Amino acid sequence: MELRDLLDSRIRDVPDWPKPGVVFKDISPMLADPEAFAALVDALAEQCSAAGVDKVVGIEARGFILAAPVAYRAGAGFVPVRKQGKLPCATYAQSYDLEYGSATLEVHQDAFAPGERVLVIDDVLATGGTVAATIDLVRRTGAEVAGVSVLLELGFLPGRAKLAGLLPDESVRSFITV
Ligand SMILES: O=P(O)(O)OC[C@H]1O[C@H](OP(=O)(O)OP(=O)(O)O)[C@H](O)[C@@H]1O
Ligand SMILES: Nc1ncnc2[nH]cnc12
Repeated sequence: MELRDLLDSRIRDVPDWPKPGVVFKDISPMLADPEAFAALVDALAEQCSAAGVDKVVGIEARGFILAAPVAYRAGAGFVPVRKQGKLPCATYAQSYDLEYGSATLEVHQDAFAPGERVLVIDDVLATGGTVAATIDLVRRTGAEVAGVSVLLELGFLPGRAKLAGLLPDESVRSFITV
C-alpha cells in the first residue's frame, strides 16, 4: 500500500469534537499501528536529512510524539515548543488562534545556537496559527526555519496561505491533504 493510503486509513474523523462543527482528525490509530508509525517516522526523517537540519522542533503535544523519534532517527537534536508555563528557563512567548480556540506557545531562548537549521514537525496543519507562532518563536532565537512537515493538512482551511508569507511553499510539506 502507498504510504499516503496507509496513513490515511489510520486517521479517524470525530465529528463535533472538541466543539460543534469541528471534525477532529484523531491520529491515535496511526500511532498504535507499528507499521504506519514507523513508516511515517522514517519518511519524516528522510525529509529532515534532505533539508540538512541541526534540530527538530516538536509542538506540544501531538507534535512531540512525531518529532522526537524523527530527531533520533535523523541524528538531529530535539527542541520542544510548549504551551505556556511549562518551560523552566527564560522563554520567548507567542499567542495565536487555532481552529477551536487560542493559546500561547513558548520556546527556551537558548534552545538553538545562532544560525542553526530547524525542521518544525506537527501532526495537523489547520488554520496555520500554531505553526506560524512556532516559526516566529524559532526566528526570535536566531535560528533558521528550513521547513515545516506535517502528517495532515486541512486544505479547506487557510493554513498554507497563512504560511505563504513566512516560508517558500515547497518547504511546507504534508503527507495527506483533505
Ligand atoms: O493550524 P492550527 O489551526 O493552529 O491547528 C493545528 C494544531 O492544533 C492541534 O493542536 P492542539 O492545540 O489541539 O494541541 P494538542 O496537540 O496538545 O492536542 C494540532 O496538534 C496542531 O498543533
Ligand atoms: N480538525 C482538527 N483535527 C485535529 N487536530 C486539529 N488541530 C486543529 N484542527 C484540528
